[in-house]
Amino acid sequence: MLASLAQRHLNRSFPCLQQTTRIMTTSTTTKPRVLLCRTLPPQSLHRITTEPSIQLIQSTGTSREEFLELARGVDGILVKLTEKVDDELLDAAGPQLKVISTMSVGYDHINVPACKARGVRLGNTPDVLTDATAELTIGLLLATARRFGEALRAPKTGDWQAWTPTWMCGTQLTGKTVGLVGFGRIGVAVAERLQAFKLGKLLYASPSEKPHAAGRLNAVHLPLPRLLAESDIVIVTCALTPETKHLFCTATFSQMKSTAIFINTARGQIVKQDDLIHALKNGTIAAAGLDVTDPEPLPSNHELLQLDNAVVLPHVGSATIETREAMAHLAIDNLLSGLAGAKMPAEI
Ligand SMILES: O=C(O)C(=O)CO
Repeated sequence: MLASLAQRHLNRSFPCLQQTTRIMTTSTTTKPRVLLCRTLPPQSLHRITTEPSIQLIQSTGTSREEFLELARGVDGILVKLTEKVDDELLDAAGPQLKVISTMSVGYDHINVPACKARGVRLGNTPDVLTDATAELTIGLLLATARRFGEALRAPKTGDWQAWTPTWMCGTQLTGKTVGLVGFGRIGVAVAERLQAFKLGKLLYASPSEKPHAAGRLNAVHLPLPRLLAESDIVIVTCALTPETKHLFCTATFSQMKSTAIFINTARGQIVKQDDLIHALKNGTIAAAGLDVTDPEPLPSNHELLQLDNAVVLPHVGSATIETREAMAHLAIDNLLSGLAGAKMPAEI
């Protein structure tokens, strides 16, 4: 009854929500109200829509205006990395807001100090996406080094030539020096998988040394300029922070080998994209494999997508059904624990 009243109120004051919003509840106002940003994978969606302890509001549109309107008066919000959590959203929600849970390990879309200042608890989803992202990173590295983009196109466009000694030749990983920028969970998981490729050297740059993982993986800590100068392959796995924003720009690309391959599966804004395009066009570096861009989605006529030496994926690092379910379940666990005032499994 209350739910239908609330839905009627929303429909009256915000008619465009009629098609895109569902309030899912069976009972009273004493239950905390939770805003779910759009959808979740099937099992976790079933779990949250049947969770008896909450009153669920689900947005299915992508408009910010709608999201702000739906956030009004809620106690918890489950977001994705696509929703900016800033003062505007926190103001729209109001002072009763207790918890924001993001279905992502990265939280550069969240203004953490603003949430802390209002006593809003935050959860994210580390660990559960490490393997999927590391696997994708290796796949993207191979796709870039062995020119999968061009090779996949050739049979379809009639450009498949008779076998010749040099056609469609790429670069082999054997004996190469790989430099990892960022040596956290995902960087280490990538390094573990790289052990299979008979590399020459494994280098890493990170704010602090990680002697345990580095010792196990035979990885050497170097300052970034030396890592860039020595690496045949540079792989970015660090978080986007004020320190890493636009870390890769003309100055850094020009410290790399002209044969270098650059891989980024972290965040698009770690790279000054125009500088990367310039570096790929003028031969400052050889090729790039990107699972992340700035912006996302990248417009389909974007210059980066015209370059043969750029392999661009649409941010699919964690995109396996197992991992997406695990991320969503962890995000729900964080949300429910935060609402209950209990310890959250992964609190930022
Ligand atoms: O969880 C994250 O931060 C992601 O980028 C998902 O792929």
